[in-house]
Amino acid sequence: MLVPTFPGKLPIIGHVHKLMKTEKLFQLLISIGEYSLKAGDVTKLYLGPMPVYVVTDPEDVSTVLNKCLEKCFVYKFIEPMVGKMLVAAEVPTWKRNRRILDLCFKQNILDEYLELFNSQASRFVEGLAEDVGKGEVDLTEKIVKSVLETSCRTTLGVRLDGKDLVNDNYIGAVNETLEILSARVCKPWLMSDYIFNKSIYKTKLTKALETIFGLSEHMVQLRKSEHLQRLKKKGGCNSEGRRIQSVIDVVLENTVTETNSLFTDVELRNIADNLLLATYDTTIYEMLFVFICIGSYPDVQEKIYQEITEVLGEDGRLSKENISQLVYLEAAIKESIRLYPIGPIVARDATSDTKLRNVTIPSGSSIMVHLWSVNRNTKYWGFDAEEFKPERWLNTDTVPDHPAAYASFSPGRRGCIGKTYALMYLKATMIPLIRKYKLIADHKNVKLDLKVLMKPVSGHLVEIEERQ
Ligand code: HEM
Repeated sequence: MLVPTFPGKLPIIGHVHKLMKTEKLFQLLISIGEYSLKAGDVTKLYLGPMPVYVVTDPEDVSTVLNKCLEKCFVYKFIEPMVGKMLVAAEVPTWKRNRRILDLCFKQNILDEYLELFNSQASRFVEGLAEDVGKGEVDLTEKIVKSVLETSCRTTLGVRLDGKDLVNDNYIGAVNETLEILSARVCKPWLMSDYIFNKSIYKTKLTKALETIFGLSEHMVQLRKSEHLQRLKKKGGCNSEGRRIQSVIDVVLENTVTETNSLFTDVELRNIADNLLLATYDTTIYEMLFVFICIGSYPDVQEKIYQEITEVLGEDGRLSKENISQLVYLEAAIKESIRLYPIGPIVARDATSDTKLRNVTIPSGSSIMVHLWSVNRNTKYWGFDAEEFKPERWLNTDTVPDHPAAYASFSPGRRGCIGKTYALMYLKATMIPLIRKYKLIADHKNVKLDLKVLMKPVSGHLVEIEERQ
């Protein structure tokens, strides 16, 4: 039996829950990471009476995220929206479903999305015309619309020229749901089901979820009946004509026969909503962080512009042939996401004693993997880890060897399934944007807040100027 073998006393940071009500939660989280980096090893803090172990070294991160697959209790708060199918699933269900979902994110399927990404990007950039020369503007609303529409199409399947799936009512419902779910995590008294179910939040959540489920239920039914028709006709074409192969299409193909279905309709809807939730805030705010970072460095922007012009010419679009040639653009996007990982921490429960480099974490403990600090660990990223330097990605000597050192998409087995999707979509968006406009921002002035995910406090952050 493994006995915990802590070398000396673990540094104890303090009692977090007392500070949770204040807006200082994000600063506290950062100082926890800084403290842990300085200590150079696993540290410990208290969440109320509960000890939590903090991990910032990629070697330990890799062990934790490959060995401790059970998520901690806070994930249960997203269950009303997404059930227990993937992000919030227990390990046996997650293993089965992840194998199926992995089929939906194979490169040949993602390549089919490029045409959609390009056209969504062009629409987004056209919509920015009214913001040009207006000083600092808040682009969040426009980003939300574009990301959500794209995500609904790739998840639920819509013709390329089909009508928009997303309207203001739907966007409002998603925002309301996320606000309520994050309130449950940030306001300790709402963690109790009893108190929550009696609160106004519960009534609002039920109403918002009706709208969200309305869309996913309808689309899942449509895809399922098409799939069954195809099975009957043995490969007949879609009733709707040409459209992308969506996540739900691939799931149906691999789980539904004429006589059998692995998932119930509610589970299929949960899978769809899980994908939408996982894409939503992550991609929206990472896109904003990319704009802000790139807008802070005119020289970086100029290099991206030059590269786009050289690789794609005056009006070429992103394709599976040219995507890997946009190395500088990719470096700038990855560097922005390194400095601003939208999920600055992930949490896991140790279901058995977990032996790390110098410490064994006892079974039953909670572990905080501090992705923000892993990304800024000078031992791996060098003395300039805090600086925005896309160039570091272009030289094998300045990119850490350890695969877990770049942690924004969460290393390990429950890591992000949509990493390649997100990078492709961000690249597609940057191309028409940088061709037409210059962005002006200063990422060092952005104040950050923690609402489950990390977001800027204020939205007016970027100026847009016409490129001459
Ligand atoms: C730049 C944007 C994104 C970032 C930074 C990001 C980051 C992450 C992180 C940190 C996790 C781990 C969460 C945890 O352990 O609690 C995660 C999981 C996940 N992400 Fe992403 N994500 C992004 C975009 C996307 C997109 C576009 C999709 C889908 C198209 C997606 C789908 C998922 C799913 C399904 C999971 C759960 C995987 C599992 O439990 O097996 N993500 N993501």
